[in-house]
Amino acid sequence: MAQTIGFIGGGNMASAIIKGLIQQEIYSPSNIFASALSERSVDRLKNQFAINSSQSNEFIVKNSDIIVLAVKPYLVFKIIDEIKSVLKTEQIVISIASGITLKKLNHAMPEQRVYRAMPNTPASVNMGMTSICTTLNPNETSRTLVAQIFEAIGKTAWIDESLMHAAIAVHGSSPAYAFVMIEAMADAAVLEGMPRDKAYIMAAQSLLGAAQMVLDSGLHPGVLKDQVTSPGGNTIKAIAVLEEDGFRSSIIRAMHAAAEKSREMEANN
Ligand SMILES: NC(=O)C1=CN([C@@H]2O[C@H](COP(=O)(O)OP(=O)(O)OC[C@H]3O[C@@H](n4cnc5c(N)ncnc54)[C@H](O)[C@@H]3O)[C@@H](O)[C@H]2O)C=CC1
Ligand SMILES: O=C(O)[C@@H]1CCC=N1
Repeated sequence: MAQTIGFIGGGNMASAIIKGLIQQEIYSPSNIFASALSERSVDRLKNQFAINSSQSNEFIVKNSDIIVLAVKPYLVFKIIDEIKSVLKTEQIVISIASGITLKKLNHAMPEQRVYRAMPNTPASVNMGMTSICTTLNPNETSRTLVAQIFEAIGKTAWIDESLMHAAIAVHGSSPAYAFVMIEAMADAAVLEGMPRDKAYIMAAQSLLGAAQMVLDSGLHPGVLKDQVTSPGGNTIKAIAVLEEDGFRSSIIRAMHAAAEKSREMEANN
């Protein structure tokens, strides 16, 4: 990919994407630009990735064919106002901010080809999941370019924008739920006497393996669960406690809360 890519906001999510793009050799560090608010963050980006980093958003826009808006949602339109005068018509802009609609993005940047994407931090280890939407024509050639960026660092799905709230809940935020689960599983193992360093690896590797089985086998997760739960065995004992404690409904309610927050942000931004 010969183009240059620039991130406005070089925080957690942008860094995860940058790491994935460099690892997969999609962009060389010299073709990646990123801005951050503080001099310290600018230095971190330079030292960590050897990319072109700057406190100037104008510098990023002037040097990038594709621009990724990776600041907190409340800053998105302030940033667009700031860079408007240097944005070129042919530039592609991807917003990864939650709760910022294509309608408002298109209105703020009527000349540019605008995309909305919801990635997640596992992009940093090339296991990301990104949902993408746009109001552009289905034949628009830049679609391929945008998809290629996220395909290089994981899986992608084109979705209708109305499904963005669900996408945020199911894969934007969900790495955090998994991290909490890994922490809790490791604590429980430590309680049983397992050394902590081993407990984290065991918990993480078993979740990773289970997720991989769902993807590779195409089997219903319930079937895979049944294969682990022998009659009268220890797994079914654990499942019974999880059900008693509302494990499933807790996850469903948590994800609904994430989606509701996304709707609220959409209404207020
Ligand atoms: N963290 C995550 O897992 C995900 C985040 N997102 C979205 O990505 C966006 C960024 O989130 P995070 O990376 O988590 O936030 P963050 O707080 O880690 O990063 C924000 C970055 O913006 C920079 N910044 C602040 N004001 C700026 C300005 N005026 N000009 C240039 N840069 C400025 C900060 O220096 C920082 O580097 C949000 O809109 C969020 O909704 C989307 C999917 C997942
Ligand atoms: O919680 C957040 O603000 C972002 C959006 C999706 C994941 N993290």
